[in-house]
Parts: sequence; structure tokens; C-alpha cells
Amino acid sequence: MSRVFWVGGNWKMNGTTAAIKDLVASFNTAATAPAVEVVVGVPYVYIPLVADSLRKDWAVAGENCYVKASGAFTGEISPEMLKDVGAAWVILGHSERRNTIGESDKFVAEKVVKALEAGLKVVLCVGELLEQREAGTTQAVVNRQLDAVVKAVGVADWANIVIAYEPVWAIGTGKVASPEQAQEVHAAIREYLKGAVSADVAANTRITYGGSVSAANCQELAQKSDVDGFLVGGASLKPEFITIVNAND
Ligand SMILES: O=C(CO)COP(=O)(O)O
Repeated sequence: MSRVFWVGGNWKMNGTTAAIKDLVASFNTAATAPAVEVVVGVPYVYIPLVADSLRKDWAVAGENCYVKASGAFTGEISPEMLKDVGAAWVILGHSERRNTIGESDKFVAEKVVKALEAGLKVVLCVGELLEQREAGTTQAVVNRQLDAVVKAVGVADWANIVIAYEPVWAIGTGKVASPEQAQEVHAAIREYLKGAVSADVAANTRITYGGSVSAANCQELAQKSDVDGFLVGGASLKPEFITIVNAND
């Protein structure tokens, strides 16, 4: 088992050309641990700028994509286009896409298939709402979200997928999951993968945590055996992101 620690930033719908240039410049000169894979999720329109200027040991992700390569789909962006402008990854199934935009498990799964076919790597986000946690259905919800992808992707290609467990109640709220809460769900996701895909995929898939990750809480979370990294929102727009990138050092 060798799961390289993985840290993603998700800038969401934030940034200006000037602010992004400053942020990238600060990331480019920062010292980072050798054994960490770093990916930065960037709004579509800034991907070329970031892909051109970001340090080459980090990669760029789109924050969404559509399920077709091209055609009459006004306002959509294809996985092929993301690749063309320098993204190597795409974030799919983020709770803001599922819950604010209304994307279904099936649609997310279709996106995962198309993105992988186009040669992108995928950050697959899953996670429960507060009322689902309180109702004791966290694992059922997460398994249902994963089921759709397993059904669509099958057993191949899991080397190109990183899972991000992001409890919706922890996103942007300052209410981080405790290391024990994160570990419990991550271990259950690994167990799920063992049964639904294979023991190999379960052992090798990175399962990262997202939801109010900060410089203050990242080290404790990183110590848990099934926490293989982070997907970071707000703190990924600040120099603090570097502390999180180095959380496992
Ligand atoms: O949604 C997230 C990352 O995808 C988490 O956002 P915050 O880190 O701002 O809570």
C-alpha cells in the first residue's frame, strides 16, 4: 500500500486576474514536502493563466465539466476543453453542484466516466447533509453516491480517481469534522470499495477530507490512517494553504 498524500485546493467562484497572479506567485516560492501531490481547482476562465504560471510540480483542476466533447450545449465546458487549456484534473460531484445546482448521482457518475475517457483525473466528492448525519444515514448516503459511480466506471480506472469526503455541514461553516468522525467515514468508504470494486482499489485509492480544513486542524486530521489528504476551500485562497500541503510532513 502506497498512497501518496494528496492535497487539493478548490477556489470555487473566487478570484480576479490580479489576486490569482499574487496567489500563484506566493505558492511558487513556497517550500513544500517532497511526498505530496498538489492540485489546484480553478474557475474555468482562469485555467489558462494558472496552467501557464503555476509551479510545474502542482497540477490544475477544473471545478466541473459537462458530459459531451463538443456541440450545442450553451454555457457548458467539456472534459476535452479542460485538457486543452492545461487542466489535468476535474472536481466532480461537489456538494455545491449536487445541492445548489441539483446534479443527480447518475449525472455525476456520467461526468466521471466522460472525464476519465478524456484522460482527466477525477476528484469525486461525496458527503452527507446535516439532517442525514443526524438521522444516522451518513454511510447510506455516501454509499449511494459511490454506487452510481461504481456502476458507471466499473473496476477499471480507479487509479485516476481521488475521493473527497466532504460532509456538507462542515463546508464553509468553520465546523470541521473531528478526526474520529472523518476516520470513521473514510474507513467505511474503504470497506465499501473493497466489496464493491476490489481489495486492491480499496487499498490504493486516496480518500481525502474536505470541510473547514485549516492550518490549525490539518495535522490532527492527517494523522488518521484513512485520511490521505484534503480538499480545501476557503484556506486554499490564502498562504495558509502551504501549511495544509505540508500537513503530513
Ligand atoms: O468545499 C470544500 C472544498 O471542496 C471545503 O470548503 P471549505 O474548506 O471552505 O470549508
